[in-house]
Amino acid sequence: MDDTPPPPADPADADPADADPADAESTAESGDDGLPALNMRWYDYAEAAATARFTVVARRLPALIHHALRLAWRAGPADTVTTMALNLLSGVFTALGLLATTGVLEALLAAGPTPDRVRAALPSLLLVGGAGVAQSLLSAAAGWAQARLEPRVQQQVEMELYEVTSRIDLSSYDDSEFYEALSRAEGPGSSAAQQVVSDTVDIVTGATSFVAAGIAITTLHPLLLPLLFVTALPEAWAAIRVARSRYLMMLATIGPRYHSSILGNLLSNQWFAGDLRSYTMQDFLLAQYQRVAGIYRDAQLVLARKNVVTRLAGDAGSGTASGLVYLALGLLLAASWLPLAVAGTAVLAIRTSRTALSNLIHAVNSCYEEGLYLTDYLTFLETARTHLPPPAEAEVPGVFATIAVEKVSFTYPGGDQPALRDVSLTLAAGQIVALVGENGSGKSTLAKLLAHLYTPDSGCIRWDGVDLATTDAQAVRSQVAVIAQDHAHWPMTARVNVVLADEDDPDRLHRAAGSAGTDEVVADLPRGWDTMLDRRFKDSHQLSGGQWQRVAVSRGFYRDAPLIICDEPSSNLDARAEHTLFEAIRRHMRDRTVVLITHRLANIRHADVIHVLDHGELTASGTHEELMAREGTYRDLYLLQAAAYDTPVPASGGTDTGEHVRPPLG
Ligand SMILES: Nc1ncnc2c1ncn2[C@@H]1O[C@H](COP(=O)(O)OP(=O)(O)OP(=O)(O)O)[C@@H](O)[C@H]1O
Repeated sequence: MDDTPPPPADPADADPADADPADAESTAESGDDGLPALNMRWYDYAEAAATARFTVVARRLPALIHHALRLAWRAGPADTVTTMALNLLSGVFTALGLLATTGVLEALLAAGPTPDRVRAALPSLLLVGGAGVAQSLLSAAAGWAQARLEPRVQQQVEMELYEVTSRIDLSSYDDSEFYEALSRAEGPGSSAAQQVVSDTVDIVTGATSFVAAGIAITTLHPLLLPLLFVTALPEAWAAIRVARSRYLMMLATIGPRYHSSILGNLLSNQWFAGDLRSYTMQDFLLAQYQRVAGIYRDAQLVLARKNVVTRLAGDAGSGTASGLVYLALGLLLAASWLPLAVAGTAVLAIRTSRTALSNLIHAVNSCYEEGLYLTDYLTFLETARTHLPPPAEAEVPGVFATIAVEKVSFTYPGGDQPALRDVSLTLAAGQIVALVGENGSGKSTLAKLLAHLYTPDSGCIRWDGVDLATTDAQAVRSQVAVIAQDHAHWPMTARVNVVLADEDDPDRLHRAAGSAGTDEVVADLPRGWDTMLDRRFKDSHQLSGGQWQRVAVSRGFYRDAPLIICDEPSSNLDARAEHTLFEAIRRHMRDRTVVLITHRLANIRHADVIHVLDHGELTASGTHEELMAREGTYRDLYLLQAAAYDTPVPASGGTDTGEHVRPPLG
């Protein structure tokens, strides 16, 4: 089957004359309130839905129905078949019921005594009743199958999305367009899937009932079919106008709604709560909120008024058409072209078809609008799959003797300058290797490449000669422990925050917790290791920045990996915890290769080798002593830091003894 998502709506297909952009445009632009400009994609979609010609909707519909059925089939084939089959069958019984009604009316309107006429009508009456019961039961069963199907579709869609997002290259997140596409797919895109499936079922149901009524009416008298269309057309026109008017309301209010949701978030979100109070922002923000909410309210009122007029016009048109149809029926009766019984059934069939048509048009409109968002989801999945790591060609060595970085260059997606240029160095197993340099010199980038989170643009990283780019990314990453500078605060228990997806081993946990004083942090938690570390949960506990860093360090130590990468592991630690950490690295990490990034140079004096980076280039390598023996960035930075500590220490009695505090020992 064709997997290509339907093309996005072309604004050229829209019919701007139908819309009332004056109401909407004023709200779509960024105000002078410093808020970001409106997400134009949402605006475009609402506009496309509000102004699309019926032909445009009809053209896109088959592709959308095709995708909805594919989604439904993947989520639950049995329920998909059941829902569709039962709805079709229910349409058959609708037609049967209508046809049997003629029999009832014919018998009742025939000449003769009433008991005889009722007796004659009985078989047809039973048929009408039976068809009605069967139709109700089938509709109920179809509804049940549909109710089972829809949540499965939602789950399926979300699972497909998260399976891809959790595996795509990390660099995808550095591409702002990709990231924006992801948020659209995850938000309105994925929730539209369930709605499109539901609309597709409604389209099938509505179309079946409409066709059933059409067949019944044609069987009664071929002249009645044009009459059905005469009455249906104003109904269709009214339904489209009402739907369009609803979209216009949405279009006009989308700007203020978007802005008021941002302002509401600023007024209630935990992350802004501190600054909001410190800088007394309440009245400023509340005034803005009131202004934006006022625009929203006024736009709603204007469009509600228009909506009422549209509905009235629609109802008037539909009423006039019905009147004309009944007049035509009367004329046909008067001319004896139509028996009375058939005319009675025709009235019923016309009413049935009008309801079916109204439902059908509502479903078509909704399917088109939600389909715009579903297309976002499908397009995103298609693009994201191209960001998945390629299949492995080579096995990654279980234990390595050397890691060779060979002429590696790397530029972040969208970046104008390389973060690393032609970097070459070698790490031997068991070494402590330090990366130093000023802010932005490329240390973290090199660490991320070593952890195989990014792939070099040119050059390569080899473990015992095997190029990591040719191996299974997951297999490499499972052999690396990363203590990241911007480590995650998992909204889980303290234990899970250290153990993560690994097996829970109390001895290992105890050892890892001792490496940076995490054991002291946990001892003070109300439920120890089982305390939730996220304020959004009941009975949870909020850790300080330094306490979180201790947890993150223990996480890296817990992982039984031959390569451990520590990026600024002590930036938030107090002096005692920092000392414990570097002691742990020196004494207990000898069986592992440690890559250490820190600005506190005293901590790396004992590293086996120190590499200095400057503007993405490797400018010097050597031991502390070797680098101190020559002019250069390392010596300059080290002496600067040492000078800051080189102050006289007052004696406990307050007199200056002339002793000097030395940089802490590594
Ligand atoms: N995700 C990213 N997307 C785009 N550019 C980035 C990204 N991360 C880093 N950079 C850029 O790459 C360069 C190197 O950054 P990197 O984080 O490797 O420096 P660093 O030496 O670790 O700095 P610091 O000491 O401040 O942590 C910088 O110019 C930075 O702006």
